[in-house]
Parts: sequence; structure tokens; C-alpha cells
Amino acid sequence: MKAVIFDLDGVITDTAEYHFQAWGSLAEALSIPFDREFNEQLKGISRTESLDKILARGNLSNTFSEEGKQDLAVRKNTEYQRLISALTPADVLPGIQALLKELREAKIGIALASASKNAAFILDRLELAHYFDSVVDVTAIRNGKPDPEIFLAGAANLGVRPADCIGIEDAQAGIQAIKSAGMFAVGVGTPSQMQEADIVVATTAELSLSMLEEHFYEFKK
Ligand SMILES: O=P(O)(O)OC[C@H]1O[C@@H](O)[C@H](O)[C@@H](O)[C@@H]1O
Repeated sequence: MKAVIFDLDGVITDTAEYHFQAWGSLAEALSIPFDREFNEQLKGISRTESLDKILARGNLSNTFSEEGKQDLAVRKNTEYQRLISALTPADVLPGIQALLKELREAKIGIALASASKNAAFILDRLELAHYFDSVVDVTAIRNGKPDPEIFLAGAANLGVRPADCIGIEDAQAGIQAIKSAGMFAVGVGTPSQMQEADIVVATTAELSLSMLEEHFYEFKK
């Protein structure tokens, strides 16, 4: 095991909840039904893809021009940025800071593979940026999750083989991306949400270097 590649929203910090709230406000304003079950489909995918799915749900796909959709995406992001502006290091999810420290001490590569254009801002707010050897610039990626490109780019930036990497995700699209990249997939959530993951933890508090190594090498046997 040479590297761990992390998703951000819902793995490092609970910004998945803020995405849910910000999309919920927009959906409500457009009278589109929106709930947590539907929101699962939006995890891991880009802002524009999420908006397209929400508008399709409300049969509004053809109601807005490209400019109109752009305005809606800005509206969602403005609300989202209002929510994340209050983030502090106390908002790092349990176990994550300790895991990053352990990985750094063991000289295991650390990368971030997030679809979010707000990723760098969030890492700064959480004071975690210094742990990451690579933060894949999402604008340099052609295909978002579930395509493996973002995880493969993370491994390439670290100079390690995908087979030597662990990916950690809370989204179905993200787990599919990790598995398509040929990596060991750790899902954070419920087994029903994370069916394709190699192991599933209920919360990030369960993550540690020793447990990741144990499962990784067991899987490789
Ligand atoms: O709108 P942003 O911050 O660029 O984020 C894009 C996507 O980033 C992903 O990490 C989230 O899981 C999605 O919910 C979000 O839509």
C-alpha cells in the first residue's frame, strides 16, 4: 500500500450535508421534490451534472437556456459558499486528522480526488492542505466520477501504481471510479449505499492506518 486517495465531501468533512442543503433550497424555489434518497445520486458528480438531474426530476430540462442554468448553478454555489465560509478545523470528521498524520509519518502518499471546485478553499479552512501531496485540479479532468480518471490522475501525480492505492469515498459514483481505476475501495456509509466497495465503515472514526493495511493486504492475498 503506497498511497491513499481521499474524496472530500462527506469523507474529510461533512460538506455533503451542505451540498444537500444548498441544492434543497434551490429545488424548493423551483418546486421540485428533493429528498435524501434522490440526493444520493448527486454525490460525487459535478455541479452542472447535479443541476441537470434536478431539473430533469422537475420536468424542467427544457425550461432554462444555458445562461439560465448557469444562473441557477451560481445561485446554488453562492448558498453553498455561504455555508462553507464558517468551516473551521473542528469540522474535520472524526479519525481523519489522525489518519492523515499516520499516513504522513509512514511516508504513504496522500492525494485528494474531489469533483468540487471549492476543494482548495475547504482544505484551507480545515487547515489540512499541508498533508496533501496532490490535489487533482478538477478542471484538468475530462471525465468525472464514475469514470476513474480523477483517481488515476491522483495516482500518477504521486508516482504510484493504481493497484497500490486505496480510495476512500462516500458516493456510489466515487466507489465505481475507484474500482474502475483498479484500486482498493473503502466506502463510508451503509452497506446498501456502498455495495461495490471492498470494505464499508459506518463512520470515518473507524479508519486508521493499521485497519486500512490489514484489509488491503487481506484483499491482495
Ligand atoms: O459545486 P462544487 O463545490 O464544485 O462541487 C461539485 C460536486 O463535488 C462533489 O464532491 C460533491 O459530492 C457533489 O455533491 C458536488 O456537487
